[in-house]
Amino acid sequence: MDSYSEETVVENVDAPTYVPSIPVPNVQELVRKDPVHVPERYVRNQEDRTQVNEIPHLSSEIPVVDLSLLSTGDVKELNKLDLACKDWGFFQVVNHRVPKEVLQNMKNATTEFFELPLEEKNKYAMPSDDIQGYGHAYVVSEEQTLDWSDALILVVYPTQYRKFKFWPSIPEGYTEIIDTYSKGVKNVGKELLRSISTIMGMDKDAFLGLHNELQALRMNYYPACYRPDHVLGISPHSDTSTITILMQEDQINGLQIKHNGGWVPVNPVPDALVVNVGDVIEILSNGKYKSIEHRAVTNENKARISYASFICPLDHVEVEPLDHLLDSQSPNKMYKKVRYGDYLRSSMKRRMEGKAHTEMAKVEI
Ligand SMILES: O=C(O)CCC(=O)C(=O)O
Ligand SMILES: [Fe+2]
Repeated sequence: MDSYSEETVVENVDAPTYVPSIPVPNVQELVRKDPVHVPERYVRNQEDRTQVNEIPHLSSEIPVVDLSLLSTGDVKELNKLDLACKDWGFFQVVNHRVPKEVLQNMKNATTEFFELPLEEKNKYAMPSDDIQGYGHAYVVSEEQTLDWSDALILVVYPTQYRKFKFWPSIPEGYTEIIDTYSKGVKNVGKELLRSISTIMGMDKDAFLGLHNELQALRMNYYPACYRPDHVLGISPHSDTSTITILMQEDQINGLQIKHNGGWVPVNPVPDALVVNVGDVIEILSNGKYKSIEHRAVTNENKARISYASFICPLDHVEVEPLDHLLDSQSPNKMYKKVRYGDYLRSSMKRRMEGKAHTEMAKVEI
């Protein structure tokens, strides 16, 4: 990988462009007009149906790590993080120091935004040549089964990449609220990457400066669904990020992760943040840490909103397994060197389909 510094200077100040997505109907509007009908385009085939292969009793085993202990280098907590990244690829973080009020402001303002009339939200509509704004991503064919959700997607860091035309000014103060929340998440990401650097046998600052740089926020709105068993809020996928930090609602379940071949719900822990290992860490660690498939299911009576912050390298960064992590158990690199920007764009050209997009980085055997 490239060299690191605390604040990487972004030479190209033009925000990068991303692969566009085919426009599809607004799901919230669809439900508003006809709450008791699920159009054919959203209906999953039998094996992808929600309740197949769910293992809810494992939920309580998903690790919960204490960031304040990690920050002090607590060995027991670092070991817990190591196991969480190896065995689960997911964990919840408590004592993360993002004030409760910051989390709550973000939830309140975003709920208000999604409740605005469609014309108002469409002032921030995702254009045909970008994935930022209000709309849908990862729709690449008219035939694909669609997700039961709408999203607002923004690049928040580096600040030069911000496109404020997509940042809603209603409700009042929303722009500042997103900024404050994202700053808090950025700090959590920094602390976590220090700990992940440590458990990967590197200097604790090895990740910083690089992975601090690009942070994108995706706010997912999953309307209530008359037949939650027939649809998925978000299709199974792994994240292309280094790590993802997700805030979910305290009362409403939706996120499920793949574990032991089944789907385990991530029950909300109040005020905790859910973190998952992304593809970049899977590649760097030569598969020791796993970027786990996950999905979101919907609810019959309640809408749910989730807030995913993707912390990623900048486009020019080259990612490949770290030599010092090759050992007698896995002496060969399972992934080849990829330029992150190419990896990300290639994933965006396909629909979300489990881990299919990671093939691009796999060494052919
Ligand atoms: O809504 C959730 O809990 C999951 C969202 C997610 O996986 C994503 O936005 O990548
Ligand atoms: Fe995800």
